[in-house]
Formats: sequence, structure tokens, C-alpha cells
Amino acid sequence: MTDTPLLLAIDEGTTSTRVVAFDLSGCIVATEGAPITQHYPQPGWVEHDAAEIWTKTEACLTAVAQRVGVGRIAAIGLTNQRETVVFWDRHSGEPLAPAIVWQDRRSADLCAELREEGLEPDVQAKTGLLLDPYFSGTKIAWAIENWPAVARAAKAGSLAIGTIDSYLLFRLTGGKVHVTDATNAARTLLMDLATCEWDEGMIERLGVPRAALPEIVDCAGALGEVELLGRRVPIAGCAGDQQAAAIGQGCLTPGLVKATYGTGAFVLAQAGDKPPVSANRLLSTVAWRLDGQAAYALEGSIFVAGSAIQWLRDRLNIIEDAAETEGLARSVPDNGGVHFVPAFAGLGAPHWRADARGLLTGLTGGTTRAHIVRACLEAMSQQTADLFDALASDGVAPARLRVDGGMVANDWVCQDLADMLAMTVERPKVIETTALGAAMLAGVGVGLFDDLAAAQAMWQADRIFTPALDGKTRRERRAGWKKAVERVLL
Ligand SMILES: Nc1ncnc2c1ncn2[C@@H]1O[C@H](COP(=O)(O)OP(=O)(O)O)[C@@H](O)[C@H]1O
Ligand SMILES: O=P(O)(O)OC[C@H](O)CO
Repeated sequence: MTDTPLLLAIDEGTTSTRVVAFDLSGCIVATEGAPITQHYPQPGWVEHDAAEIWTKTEACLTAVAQRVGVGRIAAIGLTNQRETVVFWDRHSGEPLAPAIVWQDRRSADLCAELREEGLEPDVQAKTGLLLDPYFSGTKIAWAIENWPAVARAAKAGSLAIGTIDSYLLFRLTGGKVHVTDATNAARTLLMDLATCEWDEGMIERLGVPRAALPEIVDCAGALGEVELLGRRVPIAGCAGDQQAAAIGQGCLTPGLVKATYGTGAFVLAQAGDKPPVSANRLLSTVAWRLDGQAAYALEGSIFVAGSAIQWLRDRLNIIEDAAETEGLARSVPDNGGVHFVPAFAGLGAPHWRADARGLLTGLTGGTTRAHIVRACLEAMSQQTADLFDALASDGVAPARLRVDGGMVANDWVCQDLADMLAMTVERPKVIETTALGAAMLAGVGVGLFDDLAAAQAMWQADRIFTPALDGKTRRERRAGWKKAVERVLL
């Protein structure tokens, strides 16, 4: 083994935590992962145990460090499921309550109340977000109101609140830092998008204890140090997973677009150095902040992507593993008239209907599991096409799309995306682009790369999918999907 430097990424996703070691050409040298338990205490509620997330992250980190040799690790980058919020004791680091996951809808009533008060236009102008339970702010308000342990700690001044990045940075540094990076802070409903500072008005309106919030910092630089196998290793990069994926995909200049298909699916279009404004209910968000200077993006959020495949596997039991979906989709010439709108957690962009629920339409006596599986995969490209229509209305018309995330291992999905978007789709060699982006940020943070553009030396292309579907079939399929969505929105 040579002693060339490595960059480690901690990628704490919704369903698993992973640690990936990259060399400076972007090849994966070692990886370790562990699943995260999903808790569904009530319909519409989703919780994680932050202590489990920390324990598993620490174990994966140690295992990879042992394997590659801790001395080779130049820096660590962290990336995470966003919006999910943790409440912990700032002395012990122990969670005081379950973490409320981004998919959780428990604050839907509060969001509706705030909308009725006419707050949404102001909220959108200030934070770039909408009044949907997806974002952390109303989850925090709910926790203070409903969990006595959290309210007590807030009164006693011992409460720390943060998204997963903030919690993991706290634990990794032995409680030395309570920070969050600007991309994660941008998802809380509490940050002023233009200044990247906490917005006192939103904090007050939602009754968030100001002292419990972390400091907002850059995405690269000296974020802290972790004691790993007897050595101190710098943590030099941090970003929410979708922003990290956009960096890992080289979406560095306005108009470049990526889509990541994990548990959910998220389309980000780089928008330059001013917060963009969407007339189509897309989100305006921070793409990264370096040296105090923010770059921005437009985002479309799809709440259910890979989790629909997991549902086919674990609840309907019509597949044994996710990879099986590819063969099944190919085994039928079309969807047989079946459409599947996987609105399990409401519909995200551009509809933003927290109350929407899933729908399977067009079933006949001839429908087979292959049709249902195919309709489930088709929902990915259809939901993406809805977002591209919204982007086009906002003046963003990309020539190609870069895709990543667990689902794009599926060639059929990638080809269907190219067909439905009528656009070239590029898949990189490393589909763990989220982790790659975090490693790139860490490389910039310790000066191994001058900037994010130089860090793109770590990106390598794998395969290009070109559109092959005729316009008539595409239009018919779009019309069939839109009809199904209309029924969901009734
Ligand atoms: N070959 C495949 N075809 C379709 N879906 C897949 C395939 N492989 C994995 N998936 C789905 O991808 C998801 C995992 O992607 P990943 O990026 O690891 O998610 P996350 O980061 O949200 O935890 C799972 O929901 C799984 O069902
Ligand atoms: O776990 P993922 O990769 O689907 O990402 C979750 C998102 O960050 C939620 O906003």
C-alpha cells in the first residue's frame, strides 16, 4: 500500500450511514456502512435514534480508518440527510428525544395555521422555502410544545438543537463545537437566505430557543478535529447531502443540474451568487458557502423515490431486492395502463401538498407485478419531468442532466429518465456522488485543492444515456401520469 493521501467522507443518509475513503483521483479505496433503524410511531411520523446514528457512524469511521491506515487520512468531509432535527443535552451529548426525520408530517397543522395567517410569501422571500412540515423549523416548534424533556432543557439552558451535521460534528469533536454549515442551516426555515444568518423574526414566530441553535459556518475549512485511533484528524468539509451531490457532480456554474435518487429524489440547479426566486414553487437554497461567500441553487424535492422500491419489497413483498426491479420493468412492453403516484409522505415540489397520499390507478385483471414495478420506476422519471417543467418556467433549460444515488445503478431508470426528459443523462463512475462532494469539500478545506473546480479531478464519467423515445409516446405517457396526479390532488 502506498502512502498517498486519502479523503474520507461520512455520508449519513436517511436509511444508512456510510464512510467512504477516496484517493485524490476519486476512486473508492474503502467503504463501510450500517443501516439506520426507521421508527414510524404513528401514520405520517418518522423518527430516528440520534444515539444509534452516532454509534454507527463512529464504528464505520473507525473501521475504515483501521483498514486504510489513519496516517493516510488527510481530512474528513461530512454530509447528511437534511432537515432531520436532533435535540440533545449540550453537556452529555445524549439525545433528549427522538430525531424528527425530514419525511415526518407531524407539524402539518402548524404549517397550515401559518399559511392561513398569510405568512408564506414572507417566509419564501426570507428563507427561500415554503410552509411545509418537511423543513426543521416547525418540527422544532412541535418538539418544544410536546416533549417536556426538550422544553425543560430549553429553560435550563442545557438544550442543543441541530440538524444531523450539527449533532455529528458535536459528537466527533467531543462536544467542542456546536456549528452547522450554511447549506444545512438553509433548510431549517430559520435562516435568512441572503445573509446566511439566523433570522430573529422566524425564530421568534416559531418559539425556537435562540441559545440552543448552532453557529452557522462555511462548508470548508477548519470545522473541528476528531480523535481517531490515537491521531487528530481534521474535519474540513460539510454540506447537506443534496448540495454535496451537486458539488460532486460538478454543478458549479449557473444552469448545470443534477438529480440524486436515494430515499427521496432531489434536483438541484446551480443559480449563481444571488438567491434565485421561483415562480413555480421550487425552493431557493444555498449551494455552498466558502470564505463567507454563498452560492445558490434552485431545488425540486421529491419525497419518495427509493423508498417506493423498499415499499414494494418490504410491505407488498412483490420483489426480493431492489435490483430485481430492472428485469421486471424490462419484461413488459409498457406499464399496461398502470400509474403509480408514490405520495406516501405528501407531494413535494411543485405541488407541496402535505395531505396528499399515494395512488395506484389503471389496474385490470391483466395487471401483473411487473406492471406495478414498472409504474413505480416510471414515477421517478415522471416526477423529475414535472420538476423540469417547473424549472423551464423559471427560465432554467439545461442541455443535460447528471444523475446519482442508489437508484441509478438501475440502467432502465437512467434510460427512462433520458426518454421522458428528452435529454442526455450522464451517470458518473462513482454514484456515491454525495460522499464524493463531501470529500471534495474536505480537500478544499485542507488546501489539497485550490477550489471546487480543481476538486473536479475526482469526477469520472461512466455512461451516457441518450433519449430514444418518440415524441408521441412521451406525450401520451406524460398525459397519463398527469391525470393520475390530478386525482391525488383532488
Ligand atoms: N438497482 C436498483 N433499482 C432501483 N432502486 C434501487 C436499486 N438499488 C438501490 N435502490 C434504491 O436506492 C435507495 C438507496 O439509495 P441511497 O442513495 O443509498 O439512499 P439514501 O442515501 O437515501 O439512504 C434504496 O431506497 C433502494 O431501494
Ligand atoms: O437520504 P437521502 O439521500 O434521500 O436525502 C435526504 C434529503 O437530504 C432530505 O432533504
